[in-house]
Amino acid sequence: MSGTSAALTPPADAIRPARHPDAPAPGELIGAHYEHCFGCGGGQAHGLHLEARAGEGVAITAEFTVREAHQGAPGLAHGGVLATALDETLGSLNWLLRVIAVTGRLETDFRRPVPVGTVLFLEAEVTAVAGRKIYSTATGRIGGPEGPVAVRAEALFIEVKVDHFIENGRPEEIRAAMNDPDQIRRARAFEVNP
Ligand SMILES: CCCCCCCC/C=C\CCCCCCCC(=O)SCCNC(=O)CCNC(=O)[C@H](O)C(C)(C)COP(=O)(O)OP(=O)(O)OC[C@H]1O[C@@H](n2cnc3c(N)ncnc32)[C@H](O)[C@@H]1OP(=O)(O)O
Repeated sequence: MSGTSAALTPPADAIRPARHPDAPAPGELIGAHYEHCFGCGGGQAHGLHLEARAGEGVAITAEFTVREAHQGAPGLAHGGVLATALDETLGSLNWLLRVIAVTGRLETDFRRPVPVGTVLFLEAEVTAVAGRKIYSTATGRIGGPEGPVAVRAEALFIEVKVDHFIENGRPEEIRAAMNDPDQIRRARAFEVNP
């Protein structure tokens, strides 16, 4: 059983998403947006270490290997971790639009259990944009990129300014991020929209 709430249906005046001219080329590996991100950062021992690649249009592919630290039931991935993998893949779409956006709503269908050791093959794409609202969808398949769908999600991301993080993040981490030239470069990569 699945369905989509009204909040995830784009309004009539929504437009098709536009790939930014400076978006990473199709096939290009997209680095972490933050070293300590639980979804993509290399600095989180038990994080997902999700690796995303730019696709065609406003689409992304990603892979995530379920490890022992990600269990819910014995030998199976925790649903929240799978939702994180979907959320992170959807969040990576920011790089193609070159805007910063955060998850407002994430609806997830869990179709098949995902054992530890499984590689989850993820795909996500932006389907519509209405002002600051970005509508997107994602799937996670097992057994291969064409394998059966184990999880899928529909999401609404909301565009924010970098101030969203500066004003709301814990000061220690914000200070460290602002003193890290590499982090500033990554944050700027999103702020080139005219
Ligand atoms: C030097 C420092 C460097 C920092 C560098 C950082 C670089 C970072 C780069 C990239 C980051 C990417 C990170 C990806 C990570 C994966 C994604 C996540 O997990 S993100 C975390 C989870 N999400 C949140 O924590 C959001 C918490 N929520 C909020 O902060 C607010 O609610 C926010 C910003 C989402 C919206 O608040 P408003 O005050 O700005 O705007 P309003 O007016 O409320 O909403 C705008 C429109 O959106 C609709 N909307 C908002 N939330 C909705 C919802 N949940 N469902 C339906 N509609 C919603 C509203 O109805 C409104 O629509 P109408 O314009 O009136 O048509």
